[in-house]
Amino acid sequence: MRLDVVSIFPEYLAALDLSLVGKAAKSGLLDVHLHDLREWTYDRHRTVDDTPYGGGAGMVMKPDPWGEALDAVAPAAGPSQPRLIVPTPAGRPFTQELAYELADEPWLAFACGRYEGIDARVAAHAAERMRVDEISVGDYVLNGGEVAVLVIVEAVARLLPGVIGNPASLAEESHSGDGLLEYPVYTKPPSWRGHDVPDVLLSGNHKLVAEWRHDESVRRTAERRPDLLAAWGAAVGHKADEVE
Ligand SMILES: COc1cccc(COC(=O)c2cn[nH]c2)c1
Repeated sequence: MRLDVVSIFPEYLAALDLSLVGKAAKSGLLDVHLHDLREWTYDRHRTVDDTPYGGGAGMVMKPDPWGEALDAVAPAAGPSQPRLIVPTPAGRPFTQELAYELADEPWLAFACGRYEGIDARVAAHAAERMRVDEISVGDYVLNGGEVAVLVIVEAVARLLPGVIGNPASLAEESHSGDGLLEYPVYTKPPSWRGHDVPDVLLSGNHKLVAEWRHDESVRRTAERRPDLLAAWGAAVGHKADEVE
């Protein structure tokens, strides 16, 4: 997979060279290219923002530098186009399902917005030749899209074959299988500072362990994410309907 990231702080993305993503990059599974948006400005101050039409506080990122940056990263006449991801609080939610979808893409480009955002015409114009997704990584506001890109890239890269050591561990984690949160996990020692590992996990009875883990997943999901429990209940309910 090729990844291009355009930002006014490309050094922020240096973290992509570390750990999992770094390993994937070295092994050729990921081909990461970082670009400084200011490369496509020509005034003395390398200006990338201006005041918003319609008034209001803050600044908006100018369309021109972005248009030229995207032309350079993904030439219109090129043999193929990337899928453009724009992290923004106004985006649709990033989910594990969307991570799997993005993991199948051969080429992703990320536009890191700052200030109050990017002139809306940039995404509209890009959509004339590439798929554009405005994506939110959570209901809060960051100063820029760079941190969101790190989140999205890590969630996607670890799904690429060969990136993560044990693919089996992908199956059991939260948000990846039955729609419930993951059960609590334990390791040695069996008793630690007065806290003991639940006996069932030391029993060697795989059926009891599986039941305990499922019950813990349901309990945790009910406690922390009733929204997910409702969705899971409906899905399980439908399955029961199918059985009848
Ligand atoms: C493109 O326009 C903007 C405007 C403002 C901030 C940002 C950075 O992204 C976020 O803040 C974010 C992403 N998911 N959740 C929060 C982008």
